[in-house]
Amino acid sequence: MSDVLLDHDQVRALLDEAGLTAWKVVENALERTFATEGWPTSLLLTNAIGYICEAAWHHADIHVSYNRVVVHLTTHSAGGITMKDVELARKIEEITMWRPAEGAALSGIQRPFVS
Ligand SMILES: C[C@H](O)[C@H](O)[C@H]1CNC2=NC(N)=NC(=O)C2=N1
Repeated sequence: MSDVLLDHDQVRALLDEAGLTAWKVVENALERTFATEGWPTSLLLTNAIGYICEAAWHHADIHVSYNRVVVHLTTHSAGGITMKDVELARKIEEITMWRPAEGAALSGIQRPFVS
């Protein structure tokens, strides 16, 4: 069931419902471009996403540049976008965009870092 191909409208509706406004549908994949402060941050982000992918056992295609990281999610075995990609996009967004809440003991990074 989880390898059922989703059409463009279904994917867009799922992304909007999940608040994944930074994610686009391009050809047969979900695409998210992260802006980073520089090469070390690009590599840190890439490894964080890589960890989530391995834990999910569903792997992104990642293009790493000095000031951005572009993530593509597609289900290779199905030849397109499935719920696996939508669920993984949600988890990647949740973890990479997490920052401590206002008033938390943790200050959070006080630099642009990743967006
Ligand atoms: C060999 C293959 O990578 C594995 O069977 C799993 C793991 N990761 C995967 N990742 C993605 N994006 N699509 C797959 O079909 C897939 N299959």
